[in-house]
Amino acid sequence: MVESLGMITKFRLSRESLARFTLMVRKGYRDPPYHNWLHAFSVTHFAFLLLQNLQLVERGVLTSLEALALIVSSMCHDLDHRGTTNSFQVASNSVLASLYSSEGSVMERHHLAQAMCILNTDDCNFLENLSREEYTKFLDLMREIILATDLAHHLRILSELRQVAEEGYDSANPRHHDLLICLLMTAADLSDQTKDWHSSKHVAELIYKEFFTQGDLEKAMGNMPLEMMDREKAFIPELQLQFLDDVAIPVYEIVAKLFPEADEPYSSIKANRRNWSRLRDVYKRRKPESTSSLEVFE
Ligand SMILES: Cc1nc2ccc(C(=O)NCC(C)C)cc2n2c(-c3cc(OC(C)(C)C)ccc3Cl)nnc12
Ligand SMILES: [Mg+2]
Ligand SMILES: [Zn+2]
Repeated sequence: MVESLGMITKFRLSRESLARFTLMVRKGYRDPPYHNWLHAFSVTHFAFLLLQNLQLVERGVLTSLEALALIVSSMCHDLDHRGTTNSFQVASNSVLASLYSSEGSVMERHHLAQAMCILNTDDCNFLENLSREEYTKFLDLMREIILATDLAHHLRILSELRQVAEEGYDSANPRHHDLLICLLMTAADLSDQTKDWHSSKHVAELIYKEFFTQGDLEKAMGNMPLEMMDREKAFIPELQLQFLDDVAIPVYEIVAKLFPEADEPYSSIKANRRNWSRLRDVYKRRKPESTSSLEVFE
């Protein structure tokens, strides 16, 4: 993907170090149901498709350094994820919470720290041929992009994103560059929901497996989990409709407003929403004696 975006030549990247870096990143992921290497890979692939299909560098929308930072950050954005949320780190008094809870975005700061550590590992720094200025700018971009994958950060910039979509993108405005790169990262992070119904339903099942495991842990710790993490209380179709309406669909709506040729992900996530709505009606009618919430995935 890096090669077909012309980045090897453009930044004189060392292939061998890039290969070693990629293998180290893959090894840096654990194996929870959802937040594993397959998630990181599919997010990176979607980011690649955005850059390639929307011709973002060729059209001067993003610089090639920003494009490179988006690809590398996508690979690294969930490094060493344990399948639990930021609030669980704090509630369980985890080591990561003691390290980062004062600044917030606990997991995202850890993912960034892991990425920096791999970049500084012998023979993995494929960016060694970048100028000092480019390298510093790249690290700033990677920090900004990985920290932007905190849902709380996304919700904070959502109104600004809507405004850029209204007034149109101005590539001379540095703030627009920052906002767009965060939007594209979130669009990539959520891209499983723009796939065919079978795949996006399967991914939702993996996410709820993680959530319910966390809910079980919270109950064992004597804490009350959020309803969406409680396998006894969660009604998944309803929760999915809420998440699609509040978070995921607006992302692709804004992307489609900024880039009309990117209407495909927007229409397929709306098709998936219709399927969740149908599933809700089917399960609403069923008697509440239904067994586990994961029954909707049968
Ligand atoms: C299908 C699907 N359902 C979801 C339902 C709920 C939530 C959730 O976190 N609710 C908040 C509660 C926990 C306090 C996330 C969901 N989710 C994500 C996701 C997105 C993230 O952040 C960005 C990318 C910035 C939006 C970060 C983490 C995750 Cl797991 N990816 N796919 C999904
Ligand atoms: Mg994450
Ligand atoms: Zn992710």
